[in-house]
Amino acid sequence: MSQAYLSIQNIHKTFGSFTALKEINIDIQKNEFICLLGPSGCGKTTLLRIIAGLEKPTHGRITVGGKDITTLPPAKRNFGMVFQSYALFPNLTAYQNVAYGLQGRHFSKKEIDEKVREVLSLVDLTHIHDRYPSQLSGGQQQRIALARAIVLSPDFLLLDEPLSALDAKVRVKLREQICDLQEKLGITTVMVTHDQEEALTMADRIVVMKNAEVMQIGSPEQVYDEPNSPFVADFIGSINFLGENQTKIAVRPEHIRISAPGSMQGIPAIVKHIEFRGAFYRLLLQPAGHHGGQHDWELLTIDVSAHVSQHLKLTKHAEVTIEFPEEKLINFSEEAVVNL
Ligand SMILES: Nc1ncnc2c1ncn2[C@@H]1O[C@H](COP(=O)(O)OP(=O)(O)OP(=O)(O)O)[C@@H](O)[C@H]1O
Repeated sequence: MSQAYLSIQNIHKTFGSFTALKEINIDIQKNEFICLLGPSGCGKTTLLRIIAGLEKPTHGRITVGGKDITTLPPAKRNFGMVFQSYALFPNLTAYQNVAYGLQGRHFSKKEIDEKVREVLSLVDLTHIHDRYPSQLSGGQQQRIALARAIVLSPDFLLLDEPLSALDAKVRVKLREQICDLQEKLGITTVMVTHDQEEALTMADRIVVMKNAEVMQIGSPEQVYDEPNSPFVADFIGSINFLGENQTKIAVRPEHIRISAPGSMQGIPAIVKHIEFRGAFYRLLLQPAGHHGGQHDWELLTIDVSAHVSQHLKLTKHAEVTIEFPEEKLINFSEEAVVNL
């Protein structure tokens, strides 16, 4: 890999006796879209604020393009930022909100006008440029916030849960728009989210955090298919842990094979619960009678397509046979299990 563009080196942060970040190291490439993902309180926002210069690390270094910015105030770091709560000026129009940051920066009126029109067109909002924030939907306000963040052509973009205040449909649409924009501008981006679906669909690489530490860094496929710990497996997507009193082997619900009772050399099970999920059915299965071996489990979650469900006539109490494909089993090291 080439030298990192945005480099987070041994960043440590304590608030009194509380440790919010423990020796964080992340190398981010130019034009990369990184998501910081983890449960509430794991330190994501603190890390983003340290990158922005809004919070000082207890120790550690941040460099951008090889230049140490650790002690630079926010105004001297060339970044754009978008928050969950739009943070637009209510008394300024959409156009004026975007133009605000350009004023007093030695741009001519004409240059300001050109830049504002350009970014408003990038976020597809030229037609509502003269509206005030209260006259805009949540999604539109967030697109204005995005336009405002990119109008100064920043070196990098920081997004703090930018989609969490929006309703589901708007969120999905804006996800795509943010990704398109990020790709078009080729801007290095760090986004904080606690939403695994958001991270999986948007990020080039995901940084999974837990209790002030980085647990795993990898592409969405890597963290989903090859989680390095039971925590990551469980936090991203659904997972079944197999084995009594231990969690060393796991399998995703969509990877378990299901067929009619007695139809193959598998494990007999009974459908305890069936849930329609639109594109698929989610089943909860219980083993039928005792079966020994390493694949002990009490209840198993399996996802099956509507087609398979209809074919097997799956209903509550139905008998089925299941198999765990060897190549789809996830094995964790002893060390990873201890760290759960
Ligand atoms: N200024 C502060 N003083 C004391 N503790 C703080 C301060 N800022 C953050 N913390 C603590 O540090 C921990 C990490 O907070 P942070 O906001 O980074 O978490 P997060 O992962 O972004 O969580 P969330 O998703 O809930 O926003 C939390 O336990 C929080 O209470």
